[in-house]
Amino acid sequence: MSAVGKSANIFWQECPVGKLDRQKLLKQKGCVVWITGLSGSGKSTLACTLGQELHSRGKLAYVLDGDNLRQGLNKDLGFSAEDRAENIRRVGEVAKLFADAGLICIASLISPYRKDRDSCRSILPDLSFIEVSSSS
Ligand SMILES: Nc1ncnc2c1ncn2[C@@H]1O[C@H](COP(=O)(O)OS(=O)(=O)O)[C@@H](OP(=O)(O)O)[C@H]1O
Ligand SMILES: Nc1ncnc2c1ncn2[C@@H]1O[C@H](COP(=O)(O)OP(=O)(O)O)[C@@H](O)[C@H]1O
Repeated sequence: MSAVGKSANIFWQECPVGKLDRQKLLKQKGCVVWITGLSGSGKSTLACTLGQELHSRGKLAYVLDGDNLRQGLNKDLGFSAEDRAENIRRVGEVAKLFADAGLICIASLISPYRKDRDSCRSILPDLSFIEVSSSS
């Protein structure tokens, strides 16, 4: 944990344009659809199909795929339980920002441990974290 995260001088900054304004503009509510499942179970395929379907209905959606994020934001992480937890925590935080921005964020990660998925659920508003289990 960095020293900045522990600073007593960090305060949440509100902007005049808020979540409700963005919802009105986009005519949709932001949320997170979290797809979990083993490697090869069809997560990415499902995420892309859902993204395509939402797009065709005029809804703004964005896919966060574990494979893609591990090439950038999470390229310092491996596959130990600790690294997977950190991977999922970071994606959860990004997904939270996307949902706050008003997007339907589709996260596709193995996310094998319930406690890590529950941590992501806990940082989002009620009913805005939808968990989908992919199994082949
Ligand atoms: N143990 C191990 N070793 C090497 N590579 C692995 C391992 N586990 C996963 N993968 C590959 O990484 C892809 C992304 O994994 P995730 O970020 O979704 O995993 S996790 O949520 O952090 O558990 C994952 O993508 P998918 O196959 O699409 O699930 C795999 O290609
Ligand atoms: N519903 C399905 N029926 C049959 N094959 C599928 C289905 N969904 C995905 N696949 C195939 O299974 C393989 C793994 O799918 P993928 O979406 O990459 O899984 P994951 O992201 O969980 O690793 C791919 O070859 C894909 O084409």
